[in-house]
Amino acid sequence: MADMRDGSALVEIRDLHKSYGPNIQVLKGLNIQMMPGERVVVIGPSGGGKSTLLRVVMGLEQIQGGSVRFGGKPYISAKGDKTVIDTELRKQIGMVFQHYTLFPHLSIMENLILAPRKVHGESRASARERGQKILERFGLGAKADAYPSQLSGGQKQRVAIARALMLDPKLMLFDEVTSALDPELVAEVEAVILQLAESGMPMMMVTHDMWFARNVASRVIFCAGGVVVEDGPPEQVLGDPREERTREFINRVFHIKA
Ligand SMILES: Nc1ncnc2c1ncn2[C@@H]1O[C@H](COP(=O)(O)OP(=O)(O)OP(=O)(O)O)[C@@H](O)[C@H]1O
Repeated sequence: MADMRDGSALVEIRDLHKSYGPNIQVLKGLNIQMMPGERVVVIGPSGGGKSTLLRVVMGLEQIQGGSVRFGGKPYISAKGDKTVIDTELRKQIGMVFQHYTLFPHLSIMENLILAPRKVHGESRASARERGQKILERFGLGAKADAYPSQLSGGQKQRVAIARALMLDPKLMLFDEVTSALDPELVAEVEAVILQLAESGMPMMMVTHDMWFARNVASRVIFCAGGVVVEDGPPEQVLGDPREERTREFINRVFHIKA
């Protein structure tokens, strides 16, 4: 594993505490350092805070303690009962959710170019050109003028990924992006993510698909009870699928209390 003391982490989460209201303590002093180029898959029991962790990194949540640094700079921190977020750094992170969040009244191309035009003031022509390239890369070149309702779930999720890439993120977050899809549509979305992984895009993702986790991850983090329980390469944390350890692992995930 890379040396964590040289300060070159892409994401550095320190002693992160996150609660919903006074009674639901989800993250209880979580620490993660993610190095540039890493592809981190976060796994763990249901309700253990995996989605919450991604939402915090995306700057969508208030936190009650700790901090997140991004690209070596202070990004999110708890100051008293306030959460301070550097919104410029947040623009460098893209996130795709379980349920596609495309605007139904806009064409695929309009969905893609909206944020670059609003956030970066990019010209329509330049954004359209980049949008078309990304759509083609994801096998959706002919869909630019279609509307989301005309696309399959797998196509919509590929567009959601394309849209996030339009802002040229330095980190991508994927939160169970295939779990709402019919099984036959999962592979096309996973293929797009694998393609991105191969291009060197750093990513942090939550997935319940262990085959995919094994294929995409350079590192697997097992979270339970609001902290990191295990952290290492996929073969270490997930075990060999042919070995007894895998059954042990599955038992552990489903029986550890979140
Ligand atoms: N907005 C919210 N308000 C109150 N409680 C919430 C909220 N979001 C999540 N929680 C609770 O926080 C806990 C962690 O939820 P989270 O979705 O982060 O877990 P998870 O590990 O991603 O679970 P799963 O694998 O089932 O998706 C759960 O008990 C959940 O009910």
